[in-house]
Amino acid sequence: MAEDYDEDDSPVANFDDVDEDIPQRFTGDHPISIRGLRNCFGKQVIHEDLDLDVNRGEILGIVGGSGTGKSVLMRSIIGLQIPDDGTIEVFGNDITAAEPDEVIGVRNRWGVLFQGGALFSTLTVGENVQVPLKQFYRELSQRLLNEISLYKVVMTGLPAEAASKFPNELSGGMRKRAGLARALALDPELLFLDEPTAGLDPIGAAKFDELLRELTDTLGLTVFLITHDLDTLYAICDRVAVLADRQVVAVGTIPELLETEHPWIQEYFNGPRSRAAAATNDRLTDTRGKAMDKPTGAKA
Ligand SMILES: Nc1ncnc2c1ncn2[C@@H]1O[C@H](COP(=O)(O)OP(=O)(O)OP(=O)(O)O)[C@@H](O)[C@H]1O
Repeated sequence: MAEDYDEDDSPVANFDDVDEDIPQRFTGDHPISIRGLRNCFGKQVIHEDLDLDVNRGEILGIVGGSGTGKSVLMRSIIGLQIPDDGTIEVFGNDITAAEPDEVIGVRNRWGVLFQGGALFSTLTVGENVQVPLKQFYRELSQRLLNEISLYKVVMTGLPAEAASKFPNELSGGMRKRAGLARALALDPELLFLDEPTAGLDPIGAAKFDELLRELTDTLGLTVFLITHDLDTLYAICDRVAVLADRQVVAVGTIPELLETEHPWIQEYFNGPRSRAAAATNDRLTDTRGKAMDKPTGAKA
C-alpha cells in the first residue's frame, strides 16, 4: 500500500494498489483441515493421529475433559505450537511446512481471543484494537487507525466511549467484547476463541453468544470455539467436535453426537446440566422464533 500525506502532513493510506495486498477470501469447503496430528510434551502424548475438518461459515464448538488438549490444538493451528507430526492446512496452505513469510500471510486472516482476553493493560481499548492494525498495515495514518478501531469497538456492542477506557475500567463482559473487537481488527475470515464466556454471568454469557452468532453470519466468519459452556453449545454452535483419547472422537450436531456410544459424550450430553441447557434453548427458540435463535447452518 503506497503512502500519501493529507493537508496537516499526516500520512494517509492510498488504496490505489491495495488489491495486491488483500488476499482473496477462501472459497473452499474447509478453511482448516488437519490430518494425523501428533503433539507431545516430553513423554506425555497430547494428540495422536488426530484428524479434523472445519466447515467454512460454521461455528464449531470444541469440547473435551480438562487437559485433553483443546488449547494445544488451537495453538497448533495458529502456529504457536509446532506439532511432532501431521499436517495442518489453513486456507489450503500447510502451515506446518510453511516458511515464516507464508505463515505471516495467513496470520492476518485470522483473529484470536485468548482465555482471559489478554488485553494490554497499559493501552486503552482503542489502542489495543490498533495493535494488530499497526503490525500488519504500517502505512495507516493515526486518524484512520482511530476510525477503524472505534468502528470495531462499536461493532462488538460497546459504547463509543469504551474506546478511550483502560481494560481495568471495564466490566468482565465489556473486556470480552473489547478482546473480540481486537480479534476482529484485521477483518479476519477465521476466528479462534478460547472459552470466551468463562467468568461471565449467564445473562452476560447469553448476550455474548448472541453477538458472536450475529457477527459470524453478517461477516461470513468461520469460528473455532473452545468452550465448557453447554448453553453456548446448544444456542450457537452448528457442530461440536469432541476431544478424548488424544483424538477428535466425534464431530457433528448434538443429536448426532448423542447417537454415538462414547462414554464421555453420553455422560456430558446426557447429564442433567446438558438436559437443562437443551430445555432452555428449546424454550428460547419457542419464545423468540426458530429463525432468530437457531444457528443458520445447524442441521438439527
Ligand atoms: N507448554 C506446555 N508444556 C508442557 N505441557 C503442556 C504445555 N501446554 C500444555 N501442556 C499440557 O498439555 C495438556 C493439554 O493442555 P490444554 O491446555 O490443551 O488442555 P485443555 O483441554 O485446553 O484443558 P482445559 O479445559 O483445562 O483448559 C495438559 O496436560 C497440559 O498440562
